[in-house]
Amino acid sequence: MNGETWTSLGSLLASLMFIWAMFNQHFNFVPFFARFAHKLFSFFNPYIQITFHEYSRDSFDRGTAYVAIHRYLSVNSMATAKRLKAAESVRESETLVLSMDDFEEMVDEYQGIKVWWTSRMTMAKGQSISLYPREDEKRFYSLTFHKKYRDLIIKSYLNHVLAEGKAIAVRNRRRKLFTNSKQAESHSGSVWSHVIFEHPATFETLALEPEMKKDIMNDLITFSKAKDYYAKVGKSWKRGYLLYGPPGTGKSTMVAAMANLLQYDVYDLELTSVSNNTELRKLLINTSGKSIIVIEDIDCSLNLTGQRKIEKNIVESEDEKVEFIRAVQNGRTGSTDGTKVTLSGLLNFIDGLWSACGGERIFVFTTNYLEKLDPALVRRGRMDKHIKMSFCSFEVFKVLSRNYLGIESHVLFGKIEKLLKEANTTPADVVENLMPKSSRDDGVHCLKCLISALEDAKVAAIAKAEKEEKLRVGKTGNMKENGGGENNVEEKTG
Ligand SMILES: Nc1ncnc2c1ncn2[C@@H]1O[C@H](COP(=O)(O)OP(=O)(O)OP(=O)(O)O)[C@@H](O)[C@H]1O
Ligand SMILES: [Mg+2]
Repeated sequence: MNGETWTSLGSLLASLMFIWAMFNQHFNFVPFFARFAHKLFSFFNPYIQITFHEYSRDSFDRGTAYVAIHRYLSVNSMATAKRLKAAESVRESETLVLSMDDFEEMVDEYQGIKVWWTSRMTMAKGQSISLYPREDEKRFYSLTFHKKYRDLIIKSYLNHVLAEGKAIAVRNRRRKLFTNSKQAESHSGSVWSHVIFEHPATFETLALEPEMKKDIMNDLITFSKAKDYYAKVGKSWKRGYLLYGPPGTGKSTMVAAMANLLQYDVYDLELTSVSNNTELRKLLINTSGKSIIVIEDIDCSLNLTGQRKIEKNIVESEDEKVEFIRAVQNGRTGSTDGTKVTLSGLLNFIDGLWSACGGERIFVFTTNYLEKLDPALVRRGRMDKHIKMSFCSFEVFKVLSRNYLGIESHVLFGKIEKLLKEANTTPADVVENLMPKSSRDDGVHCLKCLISALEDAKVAAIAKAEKEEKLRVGKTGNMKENGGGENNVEEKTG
């Protein structure tokens, strides 16, 4: 006899005694018999029952435990339950979501131990029967298990169910792309506004050197599983990536691929619309865990060239003096006035005390000019991993050809390999040529278009190199005539 049967039998006997007492008009004995029956069966019943209600008495929100259990049981009951409930999914990709029907039972096994879950519902007495779900329907799940497993179930199994339920929620949720806009704040009062994040880029479609791709993916996955490690070493659970390289080399695409790999939300932080450090902090504490906070083109968002010195009013060279005066005019000096976002504000944003709230965050900065950034901003520990996105190599081209044309090898590949070495071409340029311009363009036609574009790029690159060489020779000639060093020329021409 299983746990559920025991419990049902106890309730049945208590009810019978209650009816019997009513018929016998022994009203004074009614509570006594009911209590007695309950006690009797509790004594002999070796099973324990725990109930999880959808709503608690003092809350209008669905209980988080109930919701997690609901998800866990929906996934696990699909193979075994005889009666399932179907509901339409909020996600467009799936049409129906199945879950355990009311009063259905499911047997679960944990470390070789059997437990019984039942989906139940109670209704307020004296109401008419309705076909539609009513507000007074109270749903709950009950879990029944043998009392000798009490410790294991309470300390381990329930945590397992809740963690699994949360993990299912993370897998199924529609991820969001947030942005900070003043307009959204004035409308909704929220500092971030969002849309559903549906970027199709993945590491599968991202064209990178194979070793580099493997390394980045391993790094991300290791990070996402390292909660205990970060707690042990006393570090907040976050990681910084700096993606740098010429335009069109796939920096933004990589951010999307990262988010899709880890199933994180993306917060696209537009620094130029943040008025001061306080606002920056407010934005940070309003981000959730499991997210990527990205600041694109960080060099354009703030002038971070040696800004720390400017903030501290340390001016060493003439160039810095000019920059300092400009900064004063733009109100970028003095981190104490709190009127502008400053470098120290940004550093605090990345690794100050507040950044530890919520956990599991990745910061990504992208830039076309690494050398423009203040070393403090990009030092290891803050930006843990520096990733250089380069011009298109032959390996990268092969991935693009496979993705866009379905061609893995071709006689034209040899020519393309040679040309790619001779001209600096970005993956974005290659992609542009690999995309068919009309329905009549086949893969080979696209490869030929690419070859012709690469030949043009090569001619342009040679012409540019010749022009630069002429300029360089001209400068050296001038220097010799003036009898000065290179610095002199720089000062004069500058
Ligand atoms: N490595 C790559 N793999 C696949 N596609 C790429 C890659 N690099 C660029 N692309 C293609 O080129 C387009 C532009 O790339 P992306 O916006 O990621 O470049 P970026 O480095 O962020 O440029 P910018 O510095 O101008 O912001 C993308 O839409 C994508 O189709
Ligand atoms: Mg970009």
